[in-house]
Amino acid sequence: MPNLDTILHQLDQKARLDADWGQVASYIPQLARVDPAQFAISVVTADGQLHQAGDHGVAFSVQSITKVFTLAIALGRSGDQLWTRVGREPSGRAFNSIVQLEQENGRPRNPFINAGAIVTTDAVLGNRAPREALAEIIHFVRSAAGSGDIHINETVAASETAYGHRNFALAHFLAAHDNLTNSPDKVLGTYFHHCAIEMTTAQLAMAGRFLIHAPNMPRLVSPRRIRRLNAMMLTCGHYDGSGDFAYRVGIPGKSGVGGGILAIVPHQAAIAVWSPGLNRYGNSHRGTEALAELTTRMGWSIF
Ligand SMILES: NC(=O)CC[C@H](N)C(=O)O
Repeated sequence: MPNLDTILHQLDQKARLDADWGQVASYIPQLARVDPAQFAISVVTADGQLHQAGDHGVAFSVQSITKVFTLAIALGRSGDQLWTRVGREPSGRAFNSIVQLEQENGRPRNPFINAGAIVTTDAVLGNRAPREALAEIIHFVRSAAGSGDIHINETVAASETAYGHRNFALAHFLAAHDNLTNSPDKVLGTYFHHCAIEMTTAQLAMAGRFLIHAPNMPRLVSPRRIRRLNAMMLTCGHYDGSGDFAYRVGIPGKSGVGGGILAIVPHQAAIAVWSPGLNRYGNSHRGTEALAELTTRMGWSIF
């Protein structure tokens, strides 16, 4: 068996030698200011051990990775009813695409593109106030991670609200098709805040333990739901880069525009990687490269 700690250390060194870090997200001003030349990786194995390398103590904006947690909560609240409002197919388009939503009459392709996550956020809200829904989301994430030290960065949430014109357009399309029960402002206020949760890779890998499906891991959802969340991550977790991620990395994963990726080796490990520079699909460039090498060297592809 290859030594995991050695491999993580080598991946960190290799990332730092690479001249190409990708481009940080520019459409959220607070994220545009982040230094792209950073790298961290944390792995929790099914025996509960945490292995890591790089800047694993630095908290970053997890952004769309929270869509996994909000989907788990929305399914817990609405059950299969949720699928009448949002689909389960890869979109083949950018995460913030507007055109497909209009063509498909306001039913988003899947819960991981922005339009779909706006619908799941609405389902999590129900008829509650945003702060109650956000308290539930934060509580879920903290219990999953086993850490109380996980918070929302209000400055990032405000920055995205000020420049969130595409998300407002999506929310209004959804409302026009009767696919929101709350006002676009209320849903987006909640959505921008849960996207602005910050975690270190150590916390994020720990938060992913409930998706490993192994004994002694936090049991937050049923085994059937664990399988289904992983299926969604594999097919839709990297937007129009999902096929390439499955091809090169070979495990379920969910990316965020802050440069984080949460990836699951079913029954074996949860991996969190972070490097803020993105590739052309809006997924972490160095993070994807590192995961491809890690799963190859550990024999972790599910295929
Ligand atoms: N891909 C992402 O991480 C996108 C999330 C971001 N909050 C947005 O709505 O645009």
